[in-house]
Amino acid sequence: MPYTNAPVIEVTGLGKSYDGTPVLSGLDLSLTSGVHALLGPNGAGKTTLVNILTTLVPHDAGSVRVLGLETRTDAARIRERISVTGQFAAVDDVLTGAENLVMMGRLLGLSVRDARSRAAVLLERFDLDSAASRRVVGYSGGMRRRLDLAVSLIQTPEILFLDEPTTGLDARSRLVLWQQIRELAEGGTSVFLTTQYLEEADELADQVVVLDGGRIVAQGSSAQLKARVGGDVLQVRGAHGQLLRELPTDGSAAGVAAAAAAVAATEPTLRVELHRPTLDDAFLALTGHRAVPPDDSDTGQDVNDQSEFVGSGVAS
Ligand SMILES: Nc1ncnc2c1ncn2[C@@H]1O[C@H](COP(=O)(O)OP(=O)(O)OP(=O)(O)O)[C@@H](O)[C@H]1O
Repeated sequence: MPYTNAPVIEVTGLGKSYDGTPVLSGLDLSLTSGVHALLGPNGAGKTTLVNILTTLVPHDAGSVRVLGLETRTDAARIRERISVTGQFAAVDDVLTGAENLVMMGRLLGLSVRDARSRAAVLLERFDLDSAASRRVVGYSGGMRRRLDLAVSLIQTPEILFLDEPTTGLDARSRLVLWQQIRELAEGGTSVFLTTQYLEEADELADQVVVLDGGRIVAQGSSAQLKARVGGDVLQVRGAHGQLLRELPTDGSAAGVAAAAAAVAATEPTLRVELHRPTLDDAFLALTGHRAVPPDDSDTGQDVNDQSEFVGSGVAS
């Protein structure tokens, strides 16, 4: 699919309330092909926006067009051209990984032979070939999520929506998913992903949309968002690494050298470090608070992912 400049997602004046409480207010968004990250803390309205864009939930006000089609009137045609993977894997536990993929292929109209060959390709791509003939009930959380994404790619969608694809995943599954998202994008599929991980938006997205309290508070490339936060900062640290102060610089060699020279003139033994603004800093500057990571991000580990299979219910 060629990239074009026509918007793949176009939202004007979008409003959505639940029980009279506004969840999204006056949202305007125009996105062309590419990888887009919707970044926001818990409860910002990310899932609600994805549900509206994927025609699962109706909106109250404004207009929403996906691939040039109105979500209110063209839901069926939109659904034929997109795929969605939610926060919780929607695969059948009693079937094996391969059976899940073949079943979905058959439901989408592939012959048995084509469904099997597509399943084999996807199992390999998602690093699941060795688990193909095991029941999903014995898969780890990361394996389920990879299978879920594989199922959503039986047919190549024009837009893939991913709602927090890596929340709670172990590092290995996260890297596999990131790699697959990059390859899909290179093949021309647009990706719209929600995330609470600033690193994920930074890694993957051409454009980052920052949502806070149901409103878009910033939009741009991660470099542009970082630039809005200001230049590099020279951190001055004490003997035990503690941060003593921060000196703003313009990031140039001369600017950094001048700031370091000013420290050296009076306190030559202190350490200095150049700190580049991260997306996390950008979030703080744009919203006034830090993005709160998910509870499980302390370890970055899915507890089920200590090993590839959990429990003893693995059958082939
Ligand atoms: N079906 C619903 N009925 C009532 N309130 C809802 C419903 N769905 C979402 N909400 C509320 O809307 C707000 C936004 O929720 P949403 O799930 O869209 O946020 P989010 O950014 O995806 O958060 P998270 O990262 O926790 O998934 C929250 O206050 C939530 O409680």
